[in-house]
Amino acid sequence: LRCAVTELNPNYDFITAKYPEQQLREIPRNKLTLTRLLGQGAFGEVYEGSLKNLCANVKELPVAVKTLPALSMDQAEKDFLMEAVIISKFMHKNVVKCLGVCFEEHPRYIILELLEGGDLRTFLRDSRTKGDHACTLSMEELLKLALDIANGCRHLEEKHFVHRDVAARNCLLTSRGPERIAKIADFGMSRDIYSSDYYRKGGKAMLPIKWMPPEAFLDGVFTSKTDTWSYGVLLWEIFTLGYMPYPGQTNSDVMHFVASGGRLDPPDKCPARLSKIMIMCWNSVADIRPSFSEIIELLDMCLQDDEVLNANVSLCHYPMSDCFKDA
Ligand SMILES: C[C@@H](Oc1cc(-c2cccc(S(C)(=O)=O)c2)cnc1N)c1cc(F)ccc1N1NC=CN1
Repeated sequence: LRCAVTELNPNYDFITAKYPEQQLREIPRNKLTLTRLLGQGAFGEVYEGSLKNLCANVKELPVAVKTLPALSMDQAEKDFLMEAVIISKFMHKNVVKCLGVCFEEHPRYIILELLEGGDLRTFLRDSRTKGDHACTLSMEELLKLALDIANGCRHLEEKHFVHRDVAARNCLLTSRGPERIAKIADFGMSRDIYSSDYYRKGGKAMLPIKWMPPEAFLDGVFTSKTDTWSYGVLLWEIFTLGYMPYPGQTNSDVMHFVASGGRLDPPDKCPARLSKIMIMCWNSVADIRPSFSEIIELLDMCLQDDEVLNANVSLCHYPMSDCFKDA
């Protein structure tokens, strides 16, 4: 079953492709210092840390370290390693970099570049000003975030890699200031398809239903057009400043709603040119959804359009209480 599952998956040849991308680099553990806990990942804790003289001209490098608990099962070890292999295959400014691994002893570590702006969804929610529904970010800044992620997704699409979980929670920012760059930074869902117990992990409860197109949650079909659909939901997240999609609806409600043609409402006062992109991403026919190259062209047009740049995206088409409800 395992070989069948992996061979059936479109990402399979991506991983086995024999092109001379950077291989995994074993980092000596004594070069690494963990400083503080950042949060809980899918496997184990994630720490902020620093790496001593990784290379000549960099003395101390701030890093994020994903850890795998020492008592993990073999399959978890393989899955954990797989994520490092996947991330290491990409070299793009909008995809998080893997600096190396510590795999020779327990606990296993994956060492990632530290993106000090934290995750995109938290940033969007923090950028709301209390009460007056205004927002500290300009339309131009929001569009630039959207373009960063679209560029990262185009890189994955060019490599025929399906991410399967494009969402604001899986994107990180280099900083919270105006120079910020957004990157795709979590490959947990695409990693799990290599696990022989993918069906266990794929239980409906685990699937990001609100970011998935009908053919994915109904038939398990995943292509780059799956990522296009999810990207449309990410656009909606950006321009609602981090609302939970389909507020107040459960995953099961959403599956029925979307399968029968229902769609997210574009954000209030969202310029037509922008909401059109979202609607195109949510076409029920996967082939008609735009590629990431097309999405980038459409977003570039938005950046040239004063009607879009001068719009102020109203925050409040749902009672504020809903926007934090992770139903
Ligand atoms: C694995 C982890 O990676 C990172 C997190 C943070 C990071 C995450 C949160 C806050 C800060 S910060 C602003 O305190 O430096 C930095 C910074 N850089 C990373 N490379 C991550 C990647 C994602 F795509 C989404 C969430 C997380 N996590 N995992 C556990 C917590 N976040």
